[in-house]
Amino acid sequence: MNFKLHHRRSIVFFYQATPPGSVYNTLVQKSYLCPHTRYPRKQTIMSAKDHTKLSREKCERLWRTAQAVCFDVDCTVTKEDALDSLGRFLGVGDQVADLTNAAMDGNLDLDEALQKRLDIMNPTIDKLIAYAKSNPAEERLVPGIRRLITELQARNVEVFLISGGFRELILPVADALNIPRENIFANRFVYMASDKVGPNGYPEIHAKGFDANEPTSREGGKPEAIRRIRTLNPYNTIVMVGDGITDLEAVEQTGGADMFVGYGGVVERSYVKENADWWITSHDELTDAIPKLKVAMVGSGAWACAAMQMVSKNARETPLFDKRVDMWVFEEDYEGGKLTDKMNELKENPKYMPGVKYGDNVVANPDLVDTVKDADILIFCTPHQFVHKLCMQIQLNIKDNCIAISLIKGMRVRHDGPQLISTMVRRILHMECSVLMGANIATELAPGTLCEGTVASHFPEHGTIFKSLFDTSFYNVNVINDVEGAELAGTLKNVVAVAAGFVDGCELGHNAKAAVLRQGLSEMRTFAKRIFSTVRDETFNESCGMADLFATCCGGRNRMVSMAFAKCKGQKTFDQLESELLNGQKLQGVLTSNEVQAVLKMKGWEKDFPLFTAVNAIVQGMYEPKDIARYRDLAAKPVVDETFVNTTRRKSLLEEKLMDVHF
Ligand SMILES: NC(=O)c1ccc[n+]([C@@H]2O[C@H](COP(=O)([O-])OP(=O)(O)OC[C@H]3O[C@@H](n4cnc5c(N)ncnc54)[C@H](O)[C@@H]3O)[C@@H](O)[C@H]2O)c1
Ligand SMILES: O=P(O)(O)OC[C@H](O)CO
Repeated sequence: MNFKLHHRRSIVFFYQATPPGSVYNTLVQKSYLCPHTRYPRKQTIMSAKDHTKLSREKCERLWRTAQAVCFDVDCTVTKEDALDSLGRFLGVGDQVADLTNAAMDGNLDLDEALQKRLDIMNPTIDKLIAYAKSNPAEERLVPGIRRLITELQARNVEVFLISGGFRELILPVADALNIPRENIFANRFVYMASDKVGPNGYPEIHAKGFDANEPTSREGGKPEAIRRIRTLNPYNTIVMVGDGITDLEAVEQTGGADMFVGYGGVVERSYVKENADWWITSHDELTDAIPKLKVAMVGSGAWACAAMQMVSKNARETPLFDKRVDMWVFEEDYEGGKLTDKMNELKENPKYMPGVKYGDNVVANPDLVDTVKDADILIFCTPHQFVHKLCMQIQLNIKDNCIAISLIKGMRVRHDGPQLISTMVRRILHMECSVLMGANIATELAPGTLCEGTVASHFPEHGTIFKSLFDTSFYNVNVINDVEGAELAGTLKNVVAVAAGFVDGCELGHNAKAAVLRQGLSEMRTFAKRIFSTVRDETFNESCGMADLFATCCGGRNRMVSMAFAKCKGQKTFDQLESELLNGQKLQGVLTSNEVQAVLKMKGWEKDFPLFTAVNAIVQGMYEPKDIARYRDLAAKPVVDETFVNTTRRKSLLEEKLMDVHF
């Protein structure tokens, strides 16, 4: 036989050199096409299992824990059978629809129904393209399906399409629903050139048959596809949703789905309805049965309360989340009562963020364990020195599958180097932890203003969830995957902010400030990349990088307190200034400078980081704040100004400070 076989993506072209009939027959014999081969109805079934209809309670439990959901496409995801609609487009609608119904009701073998419909339609590629263009995927979707699939994907439930229809007609639907193309199991057309020459001068190409190697071309194809999914993924629970008898088959074979949801929103088939584990007529029933994600915040300081404005708004308005948000409060006395009570009365934190209403759906709670125990999402936002102790307290009270995000700028120094707060959460609580960093001065954040943040997540699906939680019209979130880069950028900028405060306090001018920012950014990036080789330069172009550096060096607390320190010429310590100026808020820059310096010393890198080293020498009282102007000399050759040292040297040595700082 003289023919050439070319694979072009999913399309197989046969360029014939012999009469079409004989090529066709040969292909049939070789089983490339199977127009008239009837598989005995049970031939492809690997092993039938008894499937007892599940109770509604069991169904809802399985639905809540499903790791993958497989949808039939025609009349489940889309409003009608694509071959019926194609048949109508080609003027043979009734004949095609009769065959479709016969197959869906179980009265005609699938492969036979497929081939008969193709024989009737005999579509050319041009007609298929014209059909696809005149039937945009968006208009073919059934009500509620987009919301259902979006909600499943947001919860990290993998969505598959398993269809007895054709891949070419399904691809636009998958794309419209953000379902990866590799998650489609469907039939493929086999194309063949005819004798007729088309308008372009080439032989007309027809969809003549289908690839019999696709499991969906025969009975038992849907459970077979699910078995294949299981071999590639360790899913415990897989749910099949569909309208036809071939979908119901998914639960009737070993290795198939664990539950079958029958969908009667387009066509109601009585056999399917009677035997489905769960019968629905609207996808909203499934969406409403997805558990809402419960959010809790650990922390209630300035940034915690400011960021709560976004969180509470999104929890109220996004169906993904439970409306109630819990917030843990480090209890204090406040105006003769308890701060927590006052917060629950005012829906604001009158001590740390007065005047900022964070939302009526937020409940302040002084009991840490009670706050976190039911949470699916934990937000950590306290000064960094308290996180270790807090994590130890809740170690045994975290719900399975809970995920976390840290808004904390800071780190801890261990004997082997720095430990990021996200790493600490991951290690102590055995949960994945993303970060949210950015140019975010808490007191400025409010609806109507412009503010940006960077979510960094190792897992894209977590990034999606956190974007849904924090992104608002007044807080724009960009998601990246460089967690370490983002977190270190947010942490290290606090040291540069201290330098900026010295510059401003000593009135060294804009040129000096710009020089400090430039050198600071360079040292931030170098430090981060030396500690984690995965850190990317681009991260420093995000809000968590140079934007945060700029904001904090212009208007942050670290800059403000360092400026006051420089202005008072050694009359007050940082501790005194912190309590005088910040009303209980915590200064992170001085502590972080000590921590960074401990790492530089440990690694022998002090001379490579002259700005960081100079800032720490000034913080430690070895130099005056004005000496920031000669930071290169300071780092190269330590010179001690005795007068300054005597009046401002802090009581504790660096090493002592670091030992007891992480309570
Ligand atoms: N404030 C900002 O503008 C801002 C912006 C972005 C990021 N951040 C970062 O967010 C994190 C939290 O900062 P913040 O501004 O919300 O807090 P904050 O500086 O207002 O800190 C005060 C909070 O710490 C609590 N606290 C005091 N002692 C405690 C203890 N022993 N244990 C636990 N908690 C205690 C207080 O009750 C209060 O809630 C920090 O890492 C900070 O760098 C702050
Ligand atoms: O006020 P600072 O200096 O703690 O900085 C606040 C934020 O981190 C700025 O993004």
